[in-house]
Amino acid sequence: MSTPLKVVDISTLNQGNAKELLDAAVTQGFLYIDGHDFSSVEVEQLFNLSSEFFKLDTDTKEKFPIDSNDRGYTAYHQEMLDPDTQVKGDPKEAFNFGDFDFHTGKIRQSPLPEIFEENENRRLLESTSKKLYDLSIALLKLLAMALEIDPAKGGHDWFLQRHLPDEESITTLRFLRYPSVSSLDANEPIRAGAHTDYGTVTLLFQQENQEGLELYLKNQWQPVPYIPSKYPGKAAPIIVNIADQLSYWTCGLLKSTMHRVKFPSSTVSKDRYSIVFFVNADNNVVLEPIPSPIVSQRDRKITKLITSKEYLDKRFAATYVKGH
Ligand SMILES: O=C(O)CCC(=O)C(=O)O
Ligand SMILES: [Fe+2]
Repeated sequence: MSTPLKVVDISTLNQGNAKELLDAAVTQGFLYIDGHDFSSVEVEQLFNLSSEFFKLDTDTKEKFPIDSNDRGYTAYHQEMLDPDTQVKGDPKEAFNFGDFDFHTGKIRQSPLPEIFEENENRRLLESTSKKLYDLSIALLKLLAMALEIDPAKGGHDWFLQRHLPDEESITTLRFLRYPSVSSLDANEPIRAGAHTDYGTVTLLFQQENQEGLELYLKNQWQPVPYIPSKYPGKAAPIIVNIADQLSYWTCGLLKSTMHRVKFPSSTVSKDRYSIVFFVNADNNVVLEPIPSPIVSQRDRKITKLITSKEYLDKRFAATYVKGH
């Protein structure tokens, strides 16, 4: 299957894949990561857990409404990712986990729906969260290498210092379900409106035969196909995208690319599930220019310094239809 995106193998971390990652981040803002640490069995278990949760009745799910830290359940039509053109919220539902201690992956958010409290499920959620955090830090380290961040200011650990394992942040693990078009209104082909993500980077699992993610590249919408890993037993390459904070931090060098979800015609009669990890800088981190010679050459400068949380609050206020 042809794909507009590069696959970067991160089974070892070196200058070579650091450059490849930066190149993809600058040109497309999206890429696939292979050579990660997730087995296909593990990711299948996660999707099974997600579908078991969404089968629960609405009253049970609505006992955990999304809060001001972006944690909890979002009902159909509650989030509107493209408020400029949408008249109704996205036809999807979601559950967000947050308030992690990434030393272990422990989820401090409480209460959680009972299904997520069951030992085996909690273990799976926490090991997944820890691995996704570690993966995001590895990616940010590669970017720091390629951006040649000043060693006196933090060097390869510059991003780690702003995404500490137990600092307050809005980093979120999200289960998403987009119901099939036949079970909803066929006049709603767009399942998630066009938007850019708000944080640093986003990591996404999508399943075979449940594609639907599209990117706006070269003035047209391009589907992101499912591709298998080249490593036996491993989950498909994880889709990674650059989000707004990282674009802001690099004075626009890294692209926070517009994307949306629209079912291809072959899959409209099936529900689609995706699992997303939104990485955000710690709440009080100021979005100042990265101390990189590559960034300081940019014409575009940052004119207003804001914190990570201030930026996120602004975006949430614009996109949640009710509550939050
Ligand atoms: O479900 C997907 O494939 C993408 C979801 C997404 O872009 C988002 O929630 O920000
Ligand atoms: Fe997104």
